[in-house]
Amino acid sequence: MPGSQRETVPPEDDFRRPGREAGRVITAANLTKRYGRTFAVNGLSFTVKSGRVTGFLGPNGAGKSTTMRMILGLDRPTAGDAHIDGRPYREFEQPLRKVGALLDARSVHGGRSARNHLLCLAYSNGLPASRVGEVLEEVGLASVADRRLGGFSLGMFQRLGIAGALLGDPEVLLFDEPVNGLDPEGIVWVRTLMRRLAAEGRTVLVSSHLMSEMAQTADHLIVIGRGRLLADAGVSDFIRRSSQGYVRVRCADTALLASHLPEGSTTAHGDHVRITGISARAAGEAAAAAGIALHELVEVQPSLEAAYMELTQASAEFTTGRP
Ligand SMILES: Nc1ncnc2c1ncn2[C@@H]1O[C@H](COP(=O)(O)OP(=O)(O)OP(=O)(O)O)[C@@H](O)[C@H]1O
Repeated sequence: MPGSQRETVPPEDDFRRPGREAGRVITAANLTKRYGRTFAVNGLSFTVKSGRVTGFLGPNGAGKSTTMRMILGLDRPTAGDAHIDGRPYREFEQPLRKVGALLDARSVHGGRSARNHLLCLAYSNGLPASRVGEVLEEVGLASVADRRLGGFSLGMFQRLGIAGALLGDPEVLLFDEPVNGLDPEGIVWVRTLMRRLAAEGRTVLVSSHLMSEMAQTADHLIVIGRGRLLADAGVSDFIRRSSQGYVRVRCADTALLASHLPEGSTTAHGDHVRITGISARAAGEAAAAAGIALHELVEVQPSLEAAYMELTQASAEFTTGRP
């Protein structure tokens, strides 16, 4: 992946349960949610596979949270359905053991402590109280575990929400904007955590507006706009398909080179030319056939952000009209 360096985090054995199978998925089939005349989600179909981080992207109001809420049985679809391992969420007796989710991190009882909040979740899902201490430690909240949640910052709420998602050691995890409000250390921590969860074979669906972060975290992307599917592709494929890529060439006579390339494929940019529509290999061979010595020949991939902006421009509902 361009410009990214992934930490290789060894899976922790105590998180692994025997019999965890590959290929467990979240499926959405023609998923639709209408509020009055607005389609929040409109005929959305996709699958989320295990063993990789799937980024869930889309402009404000695209329908990401609504989709996640329907997967978690919190909103009833107007049409279509969402399943986890072939079953609707509400059919799981102890759902936290199967699916962990961070949705709205602040929607917790402010009078409770972090420990009590997690203990309530643990009891209601038949989980051992010992898990509470473990997840508090894991998300870095052990030192404030007995403080009232009313005084927590947004980043602390996010960590608590992630602790709740991890509590049941679930195979499937959904995170709605988990890095919102986190400090740089927290952002790196979330990235490492997501990568580790996927490496352990879990199914991880994470929404975010931070493209640079997604480029480093996700393997696969589902992009939606105005409730509809815009892309379902691997991150590198998604970037490669963007028309924002080009080949950068330097040579002594750029006008001469342009005359040997397809019309309209070159544009001058100071001391170099940009070639679009043909590969670096084809450009190099055309130059060689014409006897032109190249000083530089580089295939420039766009950033995930540029590819995303290109795809979603037409479906952004709330925009200033400026890039
Ligand atoms: N309870 C509701 N009642 C009416 N409209 C709703 C409701 N929930 C969501 N919507 C509308 O559905 C659309 C999708 O909203 P949703 O929150 O799912 O988008 P999102 O992609 O998560 O956006 P953001 O990135 O801003 O969080 C929006 O137009 C929103 O106003």
